[in-house]
Amino acid sequence: MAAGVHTVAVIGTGKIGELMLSGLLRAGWPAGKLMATARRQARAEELSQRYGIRVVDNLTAVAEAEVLAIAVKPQDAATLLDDIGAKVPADKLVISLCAGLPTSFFGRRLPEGTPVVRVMTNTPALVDEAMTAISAGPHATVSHLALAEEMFKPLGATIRVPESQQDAVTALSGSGPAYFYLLVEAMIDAGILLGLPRQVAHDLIVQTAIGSAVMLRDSGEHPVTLREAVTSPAGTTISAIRELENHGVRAALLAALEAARDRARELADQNK
Ligand SMILES: NC(=O)C1=CN([C@@H]2O[C@H](COP(=O)(O)OP(=O)(O)OC[C@H]3O[C@@H](n4cnc5c(N)ncnc54)[C@H](OP(=O)(O)O)[C@@H]3O)[C@@H](O)[C@H]2O)C=CC1
Ligand SMILES: O=C(O)[C@@H]1CCC=N1
Repeated sequence: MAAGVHTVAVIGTGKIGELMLSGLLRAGWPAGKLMATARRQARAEELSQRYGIRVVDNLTAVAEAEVLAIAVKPQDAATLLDDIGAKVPADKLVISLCAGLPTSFFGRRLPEGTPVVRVMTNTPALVDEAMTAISAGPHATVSHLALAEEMFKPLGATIRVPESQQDAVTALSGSGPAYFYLLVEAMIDAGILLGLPRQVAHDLIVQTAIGSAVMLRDSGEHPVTLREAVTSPAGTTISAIRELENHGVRAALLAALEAARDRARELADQNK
């Protein structure tokens, strides 16, 4: 695929599709080179008013866009592909954002030779801090991967992984923001338990999360080293850590991420 700004259509513009569109617009992708599709008229109008882009039906997107980004739920993908699959010209690049579904799922429903790239991004795309993992599927060349990267780099960090790792990636970074939000929510409640006003507890924990995240990214130190620096002998932190270990937080995280990985596999098995 030649270099330059391609016409991109997001097929199924819900939460992730909208994050992708808005990120591309922030990055300077021309609105005239973006299209979206939606299942409901009210949603179509909302998207066209909010972003000034064309909201078209799926078949128009297939005919006119050079890149098709499929952002429907995995459970809706087969129905979508039944409608559009055979009509996708084999020179289009299809990018799947769907959790669980392997590129072979798309390969079976698209004309022979259609390049497919599988992507797993996450919701911090809203603030250009996404983590996006990109894998080549059948017929995807180096230049298709480079184009996918060009589209997701403005939304945050990108990494290339073998497709065999995408279910694990989904469990870690795809679902990851939810784990951090759950932790923050629980720690705010703990602040309430300790008698702090909710807003104060919120502000303390959110800034602590931001500071900790920036140190994890920028200090070059291992998380163990950073944690040890906070943990004074016979101090407060080790008392809390003993409770976390007593309650099996580490084991819970191992089991939770394994469950997320297994659910991604199940989605593939249930949507063959
Ligand atoms: N949410 C997240 O954090 C992440 C999600 N993903 C993946 O992204 C995909 C989308 O997830 P998410 O954005 O959360 O889900 P949403 O339900 O918010 O978005 C999916 C959208 O697709 C629309 N849709 C379904 N079928 C069609 C169709 N045939 N034609 C046009 N539009 C259609 C839906 O319409 P309607 O509004 O009528 O339902 C909905 O707006 C999933 O595959 C998910 O696995 C990946 C990474 C992170
Ligand atoms: O929960 C889900 O299935 C999607 C995929 C990764 C994040 N959200």
